[in-house]
Amino acid sequence: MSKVLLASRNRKKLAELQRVVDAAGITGLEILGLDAVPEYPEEPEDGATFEDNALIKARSGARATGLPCLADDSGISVDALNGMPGVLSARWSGAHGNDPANNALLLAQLSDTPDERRGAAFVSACALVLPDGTETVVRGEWRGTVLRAERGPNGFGYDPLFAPDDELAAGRSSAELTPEEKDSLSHRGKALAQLVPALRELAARG
Ligand SMILES: O=P(O)(O)OP(=O)(O)OP(=O)(O)OC[C@H]1O[C@@H](n2cnc3c(O)ncnc32)[C@H](O)[C@@H]1O
Ligand SMILES: [Mg+2]
Repeated sequence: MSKVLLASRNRKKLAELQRVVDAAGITGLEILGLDAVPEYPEEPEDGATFEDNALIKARSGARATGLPCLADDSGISVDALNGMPGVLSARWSGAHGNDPANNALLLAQLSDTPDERRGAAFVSACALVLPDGTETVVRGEWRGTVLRAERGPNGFGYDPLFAPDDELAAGRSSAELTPEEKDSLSHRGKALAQLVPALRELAARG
């Protein structure tokens, strides 16, 4: 059984990666989260771009564990905020990972932004770093609009505020989509789909 480390503490990302690997029919690949490997000093995510941060996390995980390491850096880039929160999405309200506070702040910042100017994109950059030093970085983007109130129980982070442009979403927020629907449309689903051949090869190595 081959192992790959997902250098993330975000359990929802781990679940999404597992679903993508399962949907691709990849067997023989065990995905480990950070909780499954000995603790190591994590580098600050101080890169300027999603790609920079994904590489910081993946290189750090590969170096610390000797495992093939995948990392995702992602966020929401709002047109009316010149692309912010962007790489600051996780700590937009100041505290890391406080989704209700992050969402409330974003709603307040867009309170007088008209419907036609509430465009946004979810962005995911995923980096795969192998023990031989090979590095692959891919990016997925997902266009939609920021709603005026949170809707839906699924997903995480800004999902309740994001209404994808895709017809399949039919006006629902990404938190109202089923997990499988989200995977078929999302920034992370698009990024990870580009890494499926490399993950399949890792699994085949046994
Ligand atoms: O860095 P790791 O450990 O992977 O986990 P994290 O939660 O800190 O993740 P990021 O640094 O990539 O920050 C991503 C933020 O962007 C938001 N985000 C990313 N992908 C999302 C998605 O699919 N749906 C909703 N919000 C998302 C979410 O609020 C996260 O806090
Ligand atoms: Mg993070």
